[in-house]
Amino acid sequence: MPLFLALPDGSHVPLEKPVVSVGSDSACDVVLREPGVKPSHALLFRDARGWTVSAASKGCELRVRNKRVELSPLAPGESFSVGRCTLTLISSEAASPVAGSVPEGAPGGRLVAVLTGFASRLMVQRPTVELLDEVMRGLAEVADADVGFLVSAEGTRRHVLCSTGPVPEAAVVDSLVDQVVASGAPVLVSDVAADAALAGAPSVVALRLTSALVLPLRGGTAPLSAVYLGRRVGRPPFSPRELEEAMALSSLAALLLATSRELMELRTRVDSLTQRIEAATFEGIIGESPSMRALYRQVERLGPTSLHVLIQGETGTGKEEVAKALHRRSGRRGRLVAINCAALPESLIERELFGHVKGAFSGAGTDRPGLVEAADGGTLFLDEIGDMPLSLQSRLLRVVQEREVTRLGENHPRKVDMRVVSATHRSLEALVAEGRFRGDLRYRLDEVRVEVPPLRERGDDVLLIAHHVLSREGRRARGFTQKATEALLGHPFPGNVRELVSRVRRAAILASGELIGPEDLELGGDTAPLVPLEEAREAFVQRYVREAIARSGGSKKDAAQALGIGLRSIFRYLGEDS
Ligand SMILES: Nc1ncnc2c1ncn2[C@@H]1O[C@H](COP(=O)(O)OP(=O)(O)OP(=O)(O)O)[C@@H](O)[C@H]1O
Repeated sequence: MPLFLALPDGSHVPLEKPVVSVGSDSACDVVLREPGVKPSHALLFRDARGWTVSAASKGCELRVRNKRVELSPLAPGESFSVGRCTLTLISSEAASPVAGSVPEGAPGGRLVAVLTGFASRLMVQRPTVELLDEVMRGLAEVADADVGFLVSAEGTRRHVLCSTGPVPEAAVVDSLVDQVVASGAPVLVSDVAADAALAGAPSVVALRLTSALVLPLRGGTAPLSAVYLGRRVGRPPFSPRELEEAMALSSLAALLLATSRELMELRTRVDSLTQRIEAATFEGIIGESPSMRALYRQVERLGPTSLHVLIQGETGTGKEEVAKALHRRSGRRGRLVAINCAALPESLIERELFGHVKGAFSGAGTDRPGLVEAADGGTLFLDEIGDMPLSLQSRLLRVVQEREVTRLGENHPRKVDMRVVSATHRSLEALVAEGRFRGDLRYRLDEVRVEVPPLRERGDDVLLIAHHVLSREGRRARGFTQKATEALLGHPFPGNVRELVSRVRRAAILASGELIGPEDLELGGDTAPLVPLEEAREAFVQRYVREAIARSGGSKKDAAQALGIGLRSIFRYLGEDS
């Protein structure tokens, strides 16, 4: 909301600049030619906490709430007096500014040039110490100072962080610096000779200054450090205008420093995550949860054996990645050859898998080996094995059992040495029970089983995978907000890793900021509505009973026994009549 300063003559001055000077001198922003008002009497300045009024020097009488003060915060509606004039801070949007009361706020060409160069230098990622040096030099440049240094004001010890030249110790342990650190307000000493108290300040003496400008450089709301700028004999004193420009620059610098610090922290977090991801990667699979570590151990153990492996897991959990890992760990010289049984029509699967000779069917112009032969010496990966057409299963059984394949249109078998790894998100036992899968083939393919856990059971692995995808795909975005992290950890991911990868990929490409939020991931607002507990419990029980039946090879009786309930209860839970 725009704020104004209401003057004794009833006019309103808009507070558009970070520092507004009040005094009888015509160089001031608010000129009050009244008895008791000194040439430079008070300064109004804005920082992260709002507006503050400060006496320009010790002899300037300033009153707030009828008490004499040197410095006081001002809320909208509050007044202060300089000499006999009372001025009020007002937030009325109806206040009509008096044109020309405040000199045009547009900074001069020099300030614009310095600001632009300064901002672009600061935006380059560098250690904070180097950025502080840039800030101090930029301020000295904009104020055209002979001397400039930055004093750390954190804790009680003061020390120079950077400077334009040598700084005597006396200038650091200084009353002006203390005053700025304690008040958070800038101090302008336009003419040392005119103020005996200031003329004796250790810094002024040690640096042989005629004019000094000390500004707070804030990080967040606490004063972080003080910027000391000075001019020597022969130079004009600092003006309120230069104070104003330096304050504008220091506010910008504080903002850039805070951003730079956040980025450095983010980079440190990303570096440590990158190291964690490296340590948590097994054959390209990312995860350090106990269930994934157990899976890696199993792959390591089974890899070199000749056992046929069935990989079971929900869709998108990474079954194909596990198949690749098993092949890499097998030490087999041949290739990994994959076929997705759900993606092809029956006739094509047959030709692809077993191959054919010339003339075996219309369009078979040449002899062609199938994928089984291509996998000789390697691994045949049968993805979505549950969708293998029943009519082809006996042919596949012969391949697995006899280790030989006969091309379509041929009648002499060829020997093959391959290991079969199959994957499914369905229960082969249930398919066998339903008569849609051969029991003997299932036993052959399922010599050992590897279960890939759903993503929602892998804890922080979600974050490791998300960061990995972001570092691979991210353009501007480098991390996730706290809310996005929580949303990722709370989302059930029915599509598992595939869903996570695609959400992060999309967000990484489309996000405009440094950090990805829950809305970029399309998480948060679109989760399923909560249902009453009783309803959720019933849905869970029904799902669990169905799973138990599937795992008992389709036998409701066995499932009832395993669950410790009667057969009637099974029917009741399923909502069927017994
Ligand atoms: N642990 C992991 N770390 C990193 N990326 C992974 C991980 N697991 C899976 N992915 C990636 O997720 C995607 C899906 O994985 P994959 O295709 O192996 O799943 P699937 O279980 O075989 O899926 P489907 O059931 O649909 O066949 C792929 O892009 C894969 O690279």
